[in-house]
Amino acid sequence: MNIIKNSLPEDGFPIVDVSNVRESYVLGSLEIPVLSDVNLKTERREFLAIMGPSGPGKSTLVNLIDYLGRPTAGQALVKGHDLNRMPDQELVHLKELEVDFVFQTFNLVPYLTALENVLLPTFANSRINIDPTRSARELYEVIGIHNHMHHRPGELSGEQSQWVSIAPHINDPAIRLADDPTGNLYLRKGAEVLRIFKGLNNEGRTVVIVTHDPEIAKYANRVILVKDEIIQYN
Ligand SMILES: Nc1ncnc2c1ncn2[C@@H]1O[C@H](COP(=O)(O)OP(=O)(O)OP(=O)(O)O)[C@@H](O)[C@H]1O
Repeated sequence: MNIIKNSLPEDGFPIVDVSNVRESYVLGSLEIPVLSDVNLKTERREFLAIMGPSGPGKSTLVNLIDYLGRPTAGQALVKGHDLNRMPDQELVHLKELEVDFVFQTFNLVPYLTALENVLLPTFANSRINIDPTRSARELYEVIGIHNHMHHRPGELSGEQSQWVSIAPHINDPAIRLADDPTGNLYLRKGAEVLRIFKGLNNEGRTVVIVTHDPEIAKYANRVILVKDEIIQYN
């Protein structure tokens, strides 16, 4: 197991620094522009909400921060690492340690149990030696699905799957990204999720959340709007 100690940068250090970024998708001979001239910085301890109508590129923006791709044009630095200059293997390695992404569609591995899904990021790279029993207990305390720990995603309800995908990341990454993480939860439970996110944020983690819900955006210290391919700042 590869053990790397996390080090959170000083306050004020830009965890995400995106400048003059343009993003487009290529479908055959067609280039589909999604984002143009994006400039965005988030610092340690920031809780940023990304809002906007359906389709202008909110998920594309958070995917970029999640090291899922390099920008079509411009520069994207995540925790000081230039995504354009990093070899693929290093990108994958950093992604496992530095960024935690709660997907809109859970992205759980169907043949692993709830507990194994939570432990998954530690299989290849881990900062610490993980004790699965302790992790299971912590998982129970935070998300309360003790009786379903050894169930596979096909044996979980949509809400239970959502809780597994929301469980705090065992590698303790500097950035927690979430794409509409409360979409499958009742209002009251959405507030519980936001309390988990706010707790991580209070401990110094950067939180970036895509949401359509103005109530959820109230937890953020900054809200940006993505509309017509560009970011509008408050
Ligand atoms: N892999 C892809 N290939 C081609 N086009 C894509 C791809 N992924 C997204 N798009 C297109 O890019 C645009 C932005 O998509 P994106 O998912 O980032 O929007 P969004 O603002 O997050 O939308 P929503 O709020 O509905 O989730 C959309 O028009 C979408 O159809």
